[in-house]
Amino acid sequence: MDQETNLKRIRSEISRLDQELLQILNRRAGLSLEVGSIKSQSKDNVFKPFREKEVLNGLAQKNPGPLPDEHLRSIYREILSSSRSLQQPQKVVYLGPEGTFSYFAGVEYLGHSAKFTPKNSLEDVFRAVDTREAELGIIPLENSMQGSVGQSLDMFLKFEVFIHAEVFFRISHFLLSRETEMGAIKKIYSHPLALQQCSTWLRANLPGVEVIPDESTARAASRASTEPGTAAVGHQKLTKFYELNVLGNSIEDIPDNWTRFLVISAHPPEAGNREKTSLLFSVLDRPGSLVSALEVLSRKGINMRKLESRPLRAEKWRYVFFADVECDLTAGDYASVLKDLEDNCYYMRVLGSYPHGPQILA
Ligand SMILES: C=C(O[C@@H]1C=C(C(=O)O)C=C[C@H]1O)C(=O)O
Repeated sequence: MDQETNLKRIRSEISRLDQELLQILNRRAGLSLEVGSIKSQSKDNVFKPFREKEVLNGLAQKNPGPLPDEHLRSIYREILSSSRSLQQPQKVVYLGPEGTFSYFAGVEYLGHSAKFTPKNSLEDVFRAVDTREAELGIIPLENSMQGSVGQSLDMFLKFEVFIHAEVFFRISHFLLSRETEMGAIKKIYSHPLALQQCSTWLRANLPGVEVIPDESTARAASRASTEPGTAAVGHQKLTKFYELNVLGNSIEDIPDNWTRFLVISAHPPEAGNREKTSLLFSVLDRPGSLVSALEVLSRKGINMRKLESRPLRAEKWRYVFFADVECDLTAGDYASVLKDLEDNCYYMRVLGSYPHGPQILA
């Protein structure tokens, strides 16, 4: 068989498989709609990250290749995104404008079928979720280099929203500009955290160039697209939004730079065999009270992954702790632990239990 005939045969086989895939995808969508109508009768949550993880891991375990696991997962994230949106349109709010790291983390994790709507502040993101203007919100919680985003923690005190999922998103910065040469750059704009994360590279490669903090990486890119002689630091994909050139690749000082984002909703997630739980608590004002609260957890062999203290803003010089533990504290088996914690605390609130989140490199 000559090459051309062979190619024709392969392409017609691909087209036949595409038709099969189309039928199968529609059968899957039909079943998902059935699940959706059962959920709407029982007012159940549409987004089930634990079930989605089960679906993804089940497929990855049986994947014979040559399709790489990462491709399989990203294809499936879109199938799951469509499935959720068919059950109920999914409005997702994030700290905008379009093109921030929150935006890209949200789109990569929740897929393109959700309707992403930017908000001007983290407070507006929490408010839109709390008032049910949006089904879901995506918020940055902490960065592997710079620690917690204090404002996100504070907003959990102000709004009674719940954590449904976490996702770890690789943060890699690019120097973006309308200019084609570094020599033409007189000013650099970006979010202060992005500028800090790239400070060594910027000092070495653009010494003496004015560095100007901006509200977000996306806004900085928009400025750089209109002001000659300027550059922005941000996500590589901003080149497509604002027709910018890349003048520096992966310019972050520590290459293994990750941000942990949370998916929040106004409804509590269901209990079960989730791997993590986040909680807020404030201890009594007496010696040993923090130790007693922590002992409740350690007696049960519960591993704590994070403990952060924040000012309880309504009452000066009092503090609240934000903790992550490695178990499902909302599961029935832990009812006595929750009760003991409550007894040892001045205030205690479970923010949600959820599966260990995926790491996304995009
Ligand atoms: C179909 C469901 O709803 C959503 C979509 C899923 C899917 O398409 O596999 C899985 C979990 C949910 O986020 C379900 O709950 O089973």
